[in-house]
Amino acid sequence: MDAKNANVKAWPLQGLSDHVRAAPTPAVPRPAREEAEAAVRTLLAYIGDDPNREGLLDTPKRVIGAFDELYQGYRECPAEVLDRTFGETAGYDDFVLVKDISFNSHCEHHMMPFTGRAHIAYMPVERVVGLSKLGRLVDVYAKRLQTQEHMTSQIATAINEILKPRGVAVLIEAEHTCMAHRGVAKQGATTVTTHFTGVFRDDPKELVRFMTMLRGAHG
Ligand SMILES: Nc1nc2c(ncn2[C@@H]2O[C@H](COP(=O)(O)OP(=O)(O)OP(=O)(O)O)[C@@H](O)[C@H]2O)c(=O)[nH]1
Ligand SMILES: [Zn+2]
Repeated sequence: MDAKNANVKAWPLQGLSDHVRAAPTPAVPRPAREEAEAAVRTLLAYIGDDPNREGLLDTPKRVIGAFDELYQGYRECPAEVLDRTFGETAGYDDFVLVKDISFNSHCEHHMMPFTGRAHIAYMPVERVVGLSKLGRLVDVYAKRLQTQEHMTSQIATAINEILKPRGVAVLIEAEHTCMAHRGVAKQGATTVTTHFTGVFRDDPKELVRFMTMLRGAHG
């Protein structure tokens, strides 16, 4: 694609959902890093270990450093991720499918990891987005506390509102460690969630084509 034909800012801010338009506004003031590290020391004592033993002295600092990475999505804006589109598609008039986008997220109930793959298709109208941006969009939402259902619909809504395609299909399959490593302890159970808009919701033929490309002979 021709970089000269790239369009910066495909999206007017009006009419976008709050979660698409901007990074979330913190509902409570963000504690200082030292406070967060002190909270980790409290948890270490709670589980029955000694926060002052040598092996754990730097652990609070490491845990908060890891949190900064794992929850980076609270400081990122979905609209900005999708703000560059390309118009030179040489008459391409079918859907674009990116399969097997791996992600790691954390469930909002237990703060335990759930990991899996997102599959995203959209039917472009004139302009397409860089393929890597779909992976970046998945990460913006994955790197927050989530439910799989919420993340699925947020990804589809962001693509729908910004690119205004003829349809979006998002299918996510994931394993939840809170269900595999504790509680009911069912390892290998996979949860599948979907969100369809436009032609994927209204035209059964397009839905079948999407599922066939995902699972069928071309998969
Ligand atoms: N719908 C949905 N549920 C989730 C997700 N991640 C975790 N959960 C579930 O959230 C539920 C929380 O249930 P609670 O009864 O409040 O918590 P709990 O006592 O820890 O539940 P158990 O996991 O059954 O021990 C559990 O059933 C989890 O499996 C998700 O992404 N979507
Ligand atoms: Zn959970």
